[in-house]
Amino acid sequence: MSLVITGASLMGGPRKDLYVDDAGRLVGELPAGAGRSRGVETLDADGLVALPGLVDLHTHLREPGREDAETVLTGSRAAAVGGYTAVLAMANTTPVTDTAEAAIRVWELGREAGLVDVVPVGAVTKGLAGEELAELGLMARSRARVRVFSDDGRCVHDARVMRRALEYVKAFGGVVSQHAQEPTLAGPAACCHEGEVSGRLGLPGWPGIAEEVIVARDVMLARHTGSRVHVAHVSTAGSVEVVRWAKAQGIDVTAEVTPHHLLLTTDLLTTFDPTYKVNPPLRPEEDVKVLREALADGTIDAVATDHAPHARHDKEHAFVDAAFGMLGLETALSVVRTVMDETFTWADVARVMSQSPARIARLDGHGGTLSPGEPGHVTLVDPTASVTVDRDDSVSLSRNNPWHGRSLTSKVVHTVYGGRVTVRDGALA
Ligand SMILES: NC(=O)N[C@@H](CC(=O)O)C(=O)O
Ligand SMILES: [Zn+2]
Ligand SMILES: [Zn+2]
Repeated sequence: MSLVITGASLMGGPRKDLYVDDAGRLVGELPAGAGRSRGVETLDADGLVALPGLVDLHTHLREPGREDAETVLTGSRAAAVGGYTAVLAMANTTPVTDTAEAAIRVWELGREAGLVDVVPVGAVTKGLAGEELAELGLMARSRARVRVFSDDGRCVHDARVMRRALEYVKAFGGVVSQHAQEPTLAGPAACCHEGEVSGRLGLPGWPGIAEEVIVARDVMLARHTGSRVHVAHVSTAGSVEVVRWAKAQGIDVTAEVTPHHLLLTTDLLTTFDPTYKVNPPLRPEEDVKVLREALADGTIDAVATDHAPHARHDKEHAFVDAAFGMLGLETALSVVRTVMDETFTWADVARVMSQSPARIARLDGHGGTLSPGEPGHVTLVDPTASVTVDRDDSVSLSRNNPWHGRSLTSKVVHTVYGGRVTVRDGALA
C-alpha cells in the first residue's frame, strides 16, 4: 500500500506532501488519481517537521547474551519510538560479534523484528581481546555487509593492531570506530571524570587525556594508512581540538557525540546515582560547551546515542560497582533539540542524526535528504511539544534513563520505515 504524508514542513522548510509508493520509495508526485483511490493510506502531519529517518551509529542491543536487559526486538521498538529507521548494533554481546555468522544472526534478528534496519557492527579483535583481528573481511562480504568495526566498551589500545585494522578495512570502505581510552592512563577502578568533583567525593577517575592521546594517535594512524577512523562518543574539548586539526589536514576522521555528553555534567556525581555512571564519563561544563560548538560547526559529524541498557541488578549498586551506560534511543532527538539553540536548524538536525551517520556507516538506502528515489524512511516531529520524561513510559526492557523527570522540547510523533508507519502518535503502530 502506498502512503501520503500530508502537511509536514520538510526539514523545517516549506510544507509539502510526501508520497511513498507501494514499493516503499519516496516519489516526487503521487500518480494521477491515486490520492483518492483505495489502497492509499494518509498520515496527517499538519504542523509537524519531516526529517529523513534517523540513523544511530552506536546502539547496544544486548542480544545475544543479555536478553534480560534488551533484545534486538525491544531495542528496535525503542529506536522506532525515538524516530530511528536504522541502528548500528555494537559488537560487545555474548558471544561477541566477531564472525560473519554472528553478524548475520544479528542482521536476521533485525529483519524479523522489522521495525528499523539493524546493521551489525563487527568487532575489531577476536573476543574484544585486543590481540588478534576478527574476521573483518568475511563480515564485510557477508549478507550483513558490515562496514563499521569496533571493540566498543574497550579501546583498541595496541597501536600495531589498530594500524592493521585500518589497513584491512580500507579495502572495502570500512571504518574503525574507536572507544578512545588509553588503559594505562585510566585505572581499572575508574568510574567518573578525574577532576575537582571526583577528588572531593573520593571516587577514582579517568582524566580527559586518556581519551585525547588515543584520538591523537589514531588520526596519525589514519593519515599513515590512508584509511578511515571514527571517534566514538567524543567527550572532551581536547579531543575536539585534535579532530579539528586532523580534518584541516585532510585526514579521513569523523566523530560522534552522545546526547548525554551534550547536556549532563560531572556535577551529577554528587547524587551518587549510578544512572549517571557512563563511559566515557560525564565531563565538566567547559567540555560540554565545546562539544555543542563542535557539533554546530561540523567538527563533530554526528549524534549517536550509545544506548546502553542495563538490568536493574547490574545498575543498582554503589556508584563504584554499578555497570556503565545509560538509555538514549527514545529521547535523543528531543535532547538535541533542547540543548542546541535556534541557529541549529532542522536541516542541521537531519545532517547530524541521519545524513552523516548514514554516510559514515556507508548505509545503502538511507539517503537522508527526503528526495524522490530514496526509501520511504521519514520521522515526523512536533517542534512545539514539551515532554516530561518518565522512565516507565519506555518500550526498552531497561530503566537506566538519565532523563527521567526532565522536561525536553519537541517530540517524535510518527515514524515511517520503508513506507510503513511503525510509530503513530508516539506509540508503536
Ligand atoms: N557507554 C557505556 O557506558 N557502556 C557501554 C560500553 C561503551 O559504550 O563503551 C555498554 O556496553 O554498556
Ligand atoms: Zn564506548
Ligand atoms: Zn557504546
